[in-house]
Amino acid sequence: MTAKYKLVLIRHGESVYNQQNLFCGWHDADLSETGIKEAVAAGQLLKELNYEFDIAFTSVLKRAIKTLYLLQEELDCHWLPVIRSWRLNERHYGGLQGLNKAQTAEKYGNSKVKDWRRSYDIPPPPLEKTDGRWSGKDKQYQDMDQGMIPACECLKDTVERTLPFWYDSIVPAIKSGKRVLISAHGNSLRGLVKYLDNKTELEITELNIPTAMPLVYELDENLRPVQSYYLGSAEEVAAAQAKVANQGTAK
Ligand SMILES: O=C(O)[C@@H](CO)OP(=O)(O)O
Repeated sequence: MTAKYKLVLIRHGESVYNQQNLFCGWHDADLSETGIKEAVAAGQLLKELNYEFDIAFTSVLKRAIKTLYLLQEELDCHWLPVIRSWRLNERHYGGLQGLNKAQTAEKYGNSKVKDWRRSYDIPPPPLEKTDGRWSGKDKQYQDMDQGMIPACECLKDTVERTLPFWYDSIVPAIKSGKRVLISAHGNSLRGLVKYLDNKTELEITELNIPTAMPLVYELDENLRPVQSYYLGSAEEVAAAQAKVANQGTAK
């Protein structure tokens, strides 16, 4: 198989919720100071390696949008068309949103929290419409069919709402020869990686995507991966992945 297209995925830099180890989901957390630095460093790395893009896709959450902006800043390409969609949002963490991950593990056990965080089809507890955290009240979703707003999502639900956007918007861009950059989230990207790499439901439980490390997919003419790799040293990537995995462990 020979590679015809190159696609770059990036999870946003550290958010203030990541910093405090809180479940975030559709909560619109900002980047932390560290997250800003991570995004700038990722942009510099892409520049050093001569990456260029023709179009970018992101979610409607500011941590991904701002990460993309910082990459554009470093790459000097603010002219880039940017398409935002809720379909690239982080997985909706339902009633866990705003709770501390380590404390939740102390309360419910590490194994339950790992199921909520990394299983394919076990959803977190749902949010009620009356809850102050209900996403339907957020401005981003006012024009959206309110019946589509999730009360919570497992990874399977996330994949099911991300893939239509992949097929309808991202695939045509790649196939038309555009160099595509996607700035999204730990779990919306895990879903995409599961689809691209055809990973099993078991394999996906061990996949953790680090913040602001560009993940390159070289794709053949049918958009099947020829190879994929992070830009950055293998040790750095492994340490960052382990850090993400351990966030849901009781301290
Ligand atoms: O809280 C979240 O929304 C996600 C990403 O930060 O966390 P996790 O890695 O626990 O799935």
